[in-house]
Amino acid sequence: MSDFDDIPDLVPATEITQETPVVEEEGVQRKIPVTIVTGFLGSGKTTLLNYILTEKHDKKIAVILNEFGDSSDIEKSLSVNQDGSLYEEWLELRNGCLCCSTKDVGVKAIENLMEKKGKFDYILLETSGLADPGPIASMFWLDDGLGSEIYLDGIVTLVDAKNIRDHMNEKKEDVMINEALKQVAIADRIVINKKDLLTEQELDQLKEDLASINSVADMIVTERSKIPLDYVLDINAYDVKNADALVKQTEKIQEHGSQHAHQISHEVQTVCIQFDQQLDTIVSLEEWIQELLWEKRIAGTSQDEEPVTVLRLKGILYPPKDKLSEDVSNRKRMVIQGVQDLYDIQEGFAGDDINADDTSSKIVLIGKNLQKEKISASFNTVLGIQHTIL
Ligand SMILES: Nc1nc2c(ncn2[C@@H]2O[C@H](COP(=O)(O)OP(=O)(O)OP(=O)(O)O)[C@@H](O)[C@H]2O)c(=O)[nH]1
Repeated sequence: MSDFDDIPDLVPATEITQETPVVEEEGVQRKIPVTIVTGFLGSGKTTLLNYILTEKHDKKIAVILNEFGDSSDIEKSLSVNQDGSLYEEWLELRNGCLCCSTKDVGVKAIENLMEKKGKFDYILLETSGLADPGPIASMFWLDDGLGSEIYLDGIVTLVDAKNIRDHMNEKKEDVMINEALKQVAIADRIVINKKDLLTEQELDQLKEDLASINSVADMIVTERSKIPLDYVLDINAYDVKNADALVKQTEKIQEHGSQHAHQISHEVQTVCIQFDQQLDTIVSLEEWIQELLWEKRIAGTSQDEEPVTVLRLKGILYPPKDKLSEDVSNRKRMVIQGVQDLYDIQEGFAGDDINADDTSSKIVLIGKNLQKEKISASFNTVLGIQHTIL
C-alpha cells in the first residue's frame, strides 16, 4: 500500500462541467502555481478572493480556504472560477487545516482533486487570519522538488491599513514573533488594504514602517482589496529563472537602509550582506547559513540571548570557483532561497540584466534578532571575506 492510499477524497458539491483551459506543451506537464494569500483577521482576504473570482477573466482559478474549524469541521471550501461562473468544491482534510496536515496529505489532496476535475490554471490558498504562513509555504515549496504537479509561486499578505500596527505590536505569551509580523516578514507582495481609513501621510508612514520589516516585498495600496489580477498570479518568487528580479529586490534595501520604523516596537527586520570576493567553494557559505537557520545562534551570541530567527532568506551569488563555468557566456548566478529552516541553492538564469563580469553577491535575511554587527562578525568568522552589511 502506498503512503497515499488513505489520502482523503474530495467531495464535490457542484460538478465542473467544462474542460480545463490549461494549455500544455506537447510532452511537457505544466505545473500549477500556488499563491498563498495571507493576512491578519479582517484584513480583506475574503473581499480580495471574491473580487478575483467574480472578475471576468478566462483563467480557471481554484480558491482554497484554509480556515481552522472545530474538530468536526474538516471540509474546506474550494471555489473554481470558470468563464466567470463560480463552482464550489470541498476539500476534505483529516486535521481540519492544511497547516496541520502532513506535507504529503495537503499537496496530494489538491493533486487528487485535479485528477478528477481537470487542472486549474492557478491555485490561491487563503490561510486563516491567525495562521503562520511559514509551514504551509514550506509544504508547497519542498514538494516542488519532489515531482509534484503544483509549486509555490509566492506569498501575498494583506494588511488592514488601520489596524496592522496594533496587530504587529501585540505581545503574546510564549510567542516570539506574532502572526501579523510573520505574515508581513514572509510576504513577496504586500497589499495595504482599507486605504480609505488613512490619510495620504499616514499611508506613506505605514509603507515605510512595513518596508523597515520587509524591505524587499512589493507593495500596493488598495481599497476593497481591488488589485490587478496579475498582482497575485505568476509571482515567480521562488523561481531560479527569476534571478534578475531578485537583484532588483536587493537594490531596494539600499533605499530603505536609512529609514526607520515609526510606532512599531518589534525587532523583525531585513538585513543584507554584500560581498565582491568570489568564494572558493559553496561549503563555508552553507555552513554559515545552517548555523543561522538551524542552530539559531551565531558566533558571539550567548546562550541567554534570544535565538536568531530567520523567516525568509534570499540571495544571489556569484558562482564559487568550483562552480564557475569556463564559458563566459554561460556563467549563471546562483540563487539562494529559504523559508523558515529550509533553504536551497541552485544555479540560476543568466538574465540580460546580469553582467557576467560583476562578481558581487548579496544575501538577504528577514527575521528577528538579526543584529547587524553580530551577523557581520559571524559571517567573518565562518567565511573570512570582506563584506558590507545593510
Ligand atoms: N473601510 C473598508 N472596509 C473594508 C475594505 N475592504 C474590506 N473591508 C471590510 O472589512 C471587513 C473584513 O473584510 P474580509 O474580506 O472579511 O476580511 P478577511 O481578511 O477575510 O477577514 P477574516 O475572515 O476575519 O480573516 C469586511 O467588513 C469588509 O467589508 C476597505 O478597503 N475599506
